[in-house]
Amino acid sequence: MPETAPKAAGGHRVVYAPRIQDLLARKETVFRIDAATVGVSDPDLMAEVVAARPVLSAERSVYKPAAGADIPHDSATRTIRALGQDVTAAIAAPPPPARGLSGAWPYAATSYLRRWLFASDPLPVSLLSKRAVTGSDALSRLVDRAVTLWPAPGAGDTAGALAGQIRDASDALARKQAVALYRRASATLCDGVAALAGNALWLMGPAREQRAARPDLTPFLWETLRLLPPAWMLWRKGGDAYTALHPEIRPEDDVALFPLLMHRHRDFWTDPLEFQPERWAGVTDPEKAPAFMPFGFDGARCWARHLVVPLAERLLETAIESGIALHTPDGETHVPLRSLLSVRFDAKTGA
Ligand code: HEM
Repeated sequence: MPETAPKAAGGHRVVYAPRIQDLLARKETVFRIDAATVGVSDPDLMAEVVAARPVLSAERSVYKPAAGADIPHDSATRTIRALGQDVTAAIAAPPPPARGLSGAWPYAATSYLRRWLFASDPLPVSLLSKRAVTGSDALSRLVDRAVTLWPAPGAGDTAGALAGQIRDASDALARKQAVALYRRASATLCDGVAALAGNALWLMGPAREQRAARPDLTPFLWETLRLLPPAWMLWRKGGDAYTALHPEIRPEDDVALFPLLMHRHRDFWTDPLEFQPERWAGVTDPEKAPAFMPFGFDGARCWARHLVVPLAERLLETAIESGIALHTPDGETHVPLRSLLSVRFDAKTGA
């Protein structure tokens, strides 16, 4: 079997779900996955696919339709601005006690981030981002209903900017959509950043302990985004717009794009399986690096990428300063087949 796992510092091993492992073993950069899906990891073709047509509203994650209607563009931009304000405020504030980072990752980190960013939102809004609630459809519906009646008289003073979008919605539809956007934006941010920080902690291995000698964690994050990108697969429905781009793609095909594979392309990366943060030293705009797209290509690039990296860096810093130790039963971590690529381990903090 070809070597596909990154060689993390300290010999920590990564074991992928069999279907991810199969993909990593592919030599071709355009290949049929099944009767109705073509996989692509060729950098040029990936860029062409993304540019060939705009993302359909149903293909979007945060901004797919809510309450039976498309999300208006101005409401989408207001939401991302509000999220930016909440992230900036959290980064500037002291984090919650680091003992909250102990437990099973990435879940412990997701809950920690939710507490850090959204716990000051008044009830019932803060319930929208609670794991116990988001895991249950029935509870989610109940909380959504309660939030549409918010604010109660005198409430709302401590609300963050994202919660303010719900409070200030102009009519019933806008309010329902603001509730959906709060839930989706907070989940996408906390789940994504928890995955990224967890992957980075694993790949860093014992280098974590030499934190004092490495004040800048950003190169560690960019190298993690290359080797274990949380958004490892992008999806496009229907091949109609893409048939002219490659003979393998037929109109009835869906297309799966794989940043995970592209980021290990030997023509673009030396020692692609090595975790080498020093690759990014002096790189002023990592997203301009060829064969690299952890946040998508032009045409559908992530609106939140400028929030994700600084928040992940702050989380990583907090975890490392707490003396976090990572454990798995056999010293190797498993990556299950999920839409977000994230390693699993148990963590214990000293704080
Ligand atoms: C670690 C966290 C995140 C990662 C790794 C990530 C990654 C990505 C990637 C790879 C794309 C391209 C998707 C495609 O072409 O199909 C994308 C697009 C996008 N992302 Fe993110 N993202 C993250 C968090 C967020 C958050 C928190 C938000 C907003 C609340 C967001 C909003 C968007 C938007 C609006 C797009 C453009 C596509 C669209 O119009 O729906 N992302 N992101």
